Amino acid sequence: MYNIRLYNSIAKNGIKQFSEKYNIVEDETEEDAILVRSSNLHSMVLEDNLKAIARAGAGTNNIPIEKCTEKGIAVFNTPGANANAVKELVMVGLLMSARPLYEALKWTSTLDGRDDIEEVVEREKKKFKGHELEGRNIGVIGLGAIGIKVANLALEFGMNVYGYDPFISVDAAWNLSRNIKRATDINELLKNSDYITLHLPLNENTKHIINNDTISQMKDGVHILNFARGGLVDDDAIIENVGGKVGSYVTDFPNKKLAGVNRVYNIPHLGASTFESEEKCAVMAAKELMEYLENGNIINSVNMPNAYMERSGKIRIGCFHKNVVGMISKISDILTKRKLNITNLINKSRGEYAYTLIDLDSDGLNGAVEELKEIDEMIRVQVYL
Ligand SMILES: NC(=O)c1ccc[n+]([C@@H]2O[C@H](COP(=O)([O-])OP(=O)(O)OC[C@H]3O[C@@H](n4cnc5c(N)ncnc54)[C@H](O)[C@@H]3O)[C@@H](O)[C@H]2O)c1
Ligand SMILES: O=C(O)[C@H](O)COP(=O)(O)O
Repeated sequence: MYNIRLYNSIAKNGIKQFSEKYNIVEDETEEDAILVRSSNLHSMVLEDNLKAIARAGAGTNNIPIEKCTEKGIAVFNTPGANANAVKELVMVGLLMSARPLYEALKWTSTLDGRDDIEEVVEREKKKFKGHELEGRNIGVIGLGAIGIKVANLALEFGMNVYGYDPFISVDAAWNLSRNIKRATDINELLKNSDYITLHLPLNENTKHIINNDTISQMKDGVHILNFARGGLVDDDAIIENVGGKVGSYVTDFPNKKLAGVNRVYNIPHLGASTFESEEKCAVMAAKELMEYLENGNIINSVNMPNAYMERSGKIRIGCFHKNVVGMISKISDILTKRKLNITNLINKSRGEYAYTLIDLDSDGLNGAVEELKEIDEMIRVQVYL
């Protein structure tokens, strides 16, 4: 039996994926794995029994990744599963900054109960004139699952699209329309864009990527959209510039400083909040956890190398270790000494770490696991029956 602890409410269809071998709990328990959305896990104690954390979503900055890696805890996310939901809301944000929809709706609601609404509307609508998106320039920072969809859709609006992503993946590049202009440095994008939309992760290199300095390079009246993470933007710089240099700031990450600021549109983190996206994320996360807990296969991990091998033999061992010379021979010496025949093996690395998955044609392990754990560079050994 495996214990899965849920943080946040997780879509029912995701939970339904777990077979009868799983016990799903919401309270503290001896959990084998955690399924989480945006709850902050940075202060949690990582117990020895914890083997995996799956983020039903994209951003993993709420998870202590480095500490997990040091303990051999696999962290997963669900790449692309909520990208369509976010893309659609970004389009709302874009239209909200081009046309004063928010102000207009607020004003219209004040007319409640009046008999002359039709006349007042026709007389006063000139206060809410906006711009068209066609022909305007948009800069997309981060061309991953979401950025690509936003960039491609902006082309459909007739916009000129600039994209910036120094780490763009080959897959992403294939999916990007060739009508998107690739900015080779961020300044090129900043100085040309009427709209700037952020779709990159928050980390120590990207924190406050939008600040007083970068804003000073932007066009007057630029509209900034942030559906990625609050920390990417220096809120003080926004407050200083909004209504002047910055036409508006649409953010999915409200906070005390930004609440109530004119021309700051605060959306309560709704990017991924659609029935469809919550379900896709939860189902994908549940499958990743089951594949890892039952077979040691790693799919969509953000801290371990991806590794997948069909089951063969009778027993499987998964070894997470430092990526150093001689590990495979140390592992195989221990198995050979006990005459344990390897039927299949894969070894995958990711930076300083590596993962070796071994299938054995044997009924027992004769103390091999204990000895494997004693190898200095070994971080975790897991047996799959
Ligand atoms: N508002 C929401 O509800 C919501 C939903 C999903 C994701 N997000 C946020 O959006 C981010 C992007 O999501 P995604 O699914 O597209 O992720 P992704 O991993 O598919 O794409 C991120 C892209 O950012 C690029 N990147 C990294 N550092 C960069 C830098 N310094 N400059 C430019 N590009 C850089 C990467 O190369 C990658 O292509 C997530 O990290 C998450 O924080 C928010
Ligand atoms: O990174 C993400 O996937 C989004 O921020 C969505 O977060 P949520 O699952 O808490 O809505």
